[in-house]
Amino acid sequence: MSQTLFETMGGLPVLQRVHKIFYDKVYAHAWLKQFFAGHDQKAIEDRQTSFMAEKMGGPAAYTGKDIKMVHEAMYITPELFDLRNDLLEQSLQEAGLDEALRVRWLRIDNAFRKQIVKDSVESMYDNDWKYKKPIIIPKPAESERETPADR
Ligand code: HEM
Repeated sequence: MSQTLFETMGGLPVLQRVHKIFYDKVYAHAWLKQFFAGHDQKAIEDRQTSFMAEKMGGPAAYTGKDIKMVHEAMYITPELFDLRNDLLEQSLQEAGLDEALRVRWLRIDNAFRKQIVKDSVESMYDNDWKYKKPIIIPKPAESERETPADR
C-alpha cells in the first residue's frame, strides 16, 4: 500500500516538532499572541497536531471542535492570516522539512483560509453573539513590536 502523507511527513514526532516551533513563535508575536491569551500553548499544539494528522491521513480522528465555529468570533484579517502563514512556513523550514513537503503542508492549511478569514469588521456584527464576545484586536503599533519577527 502507498504511504499516507502523514507517514511521508515523518508521523507524529514531526507534526509535534513543527507545532512546538510554530506556537513558540505565535505566542511570542505581539499581535497573534493576543488571540491566544488564556489558552494553554501545549493544549493548542496538541489539537493542531490532531487536526493536521487527520487531514494527512493519520491513524486517529481529530476530536477537537469545528474549525469554522472555533474561529467565528475572532476578527481574523487577511493580513493576520498571512502573518500566521509566514510563521508556519518558517517553522516548517526550521523543523527540516524539504520544499515539496512544505508546499503540501501549507496547501492543506490554506484550504481553511475561507472558513477563518473575515471580509470586514462589519461582518463580525452580522451575528447576534449570545454566547460569544467578538475578539477584535487592532494591530499593535510599531513601538509595541519587539522582535524582528513581529514586523
Ligand atoms: C490568524 C489565524 C488564526 C488565529 C488567530 C487562530 C486562533 C485560534 C485560537 C485563539 C484558538 C483557541 C480557541 C478556543 O479553543 O476556543 C484556536 C484553536 C484552533 N485553531 Fe486556530 N487560529 C488561526 C488559524 C487557524 C488555522 C488556519 C487552522 C487550521 C488549518 C487553525 C486550527 C485550529 C485548531 C485545530 C484549533 C483547536 C480547536 C479546539 O479547541 O478543539 N487555526 N485558534
